[in-house]
Amino acid sequence: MSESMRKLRVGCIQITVSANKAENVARAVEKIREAKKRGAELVVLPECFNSFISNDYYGKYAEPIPGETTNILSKLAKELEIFIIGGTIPENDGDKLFNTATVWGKSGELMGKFRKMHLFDIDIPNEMTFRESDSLSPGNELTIINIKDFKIGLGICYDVRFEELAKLYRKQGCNLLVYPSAFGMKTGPLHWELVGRSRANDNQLYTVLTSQGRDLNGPYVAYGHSYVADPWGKMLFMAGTDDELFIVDLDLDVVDKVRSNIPIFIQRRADIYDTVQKN
Ligand SMILES: NC(=O)CC(=O)C(=O)O
Repeated sequence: MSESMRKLRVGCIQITVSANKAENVARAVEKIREAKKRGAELVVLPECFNSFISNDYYGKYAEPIPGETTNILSKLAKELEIFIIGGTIPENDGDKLFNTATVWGKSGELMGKFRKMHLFDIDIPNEMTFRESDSLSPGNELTIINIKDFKIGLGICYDVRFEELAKLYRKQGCNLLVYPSAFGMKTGPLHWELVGRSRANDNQLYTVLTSQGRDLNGPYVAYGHSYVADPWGKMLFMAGTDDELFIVDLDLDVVDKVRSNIPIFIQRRADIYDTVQKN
């Protein structure tokens, strides 16, 4: 097996968004170009990189896929010969709205898309209430993308809290999970680092969590601090709160080593418990 197939240079992009969709997309394009110059093979954008995170905006900003924003990602992937995980955008399909991640290959082809499966419906009285299900519908399908020898499972933000989803990906052979995200200021300080490192440690794989940057004047203030955790659960890099691009090198030898040193997957008591995919 070729050595280079087992390594992947990933550009993680944290950007703030404004009410101006074209400006948001232009900011993402600029960062993708910069990531390419810095040698990235795959870039990852955050959740809702072209739209505010708000039930008041999803309908207004929604597009079909393919559509205005994703056509730009497709053309850019082809021009730069780079893989793009296009964060997420509000997607309209018939009379429904979804929060959807798309993945673009080096020929500009759509390699797959994932619709947020667990909608962010929480109520912490007087602190944080959000009901994505007031406007969005959930996706029902896992999405796995193959890039080099990396088998990449997709989730979106709140999905990272659900260990069962990550476990299903792991059981299907994933060695990298990518979550375009935007935790808020209540749960971010408590859980943001905890959940992504936990999924990495539980499943002995890399996790990439990209966030919107923090804008105190927007309708939803994101925590920021995009990061990558390795299969030991170790933090490889964590961003600050402003717009930022960082590059990490992933290596499947690390995945193999952790899995052989601490072989929890052959020690699981599936006779007593299991995580079963229903469809
Ligand atoms: N915004 C989300 O989808 C999730 C989140 O902020 C949290 O889980 O906390």
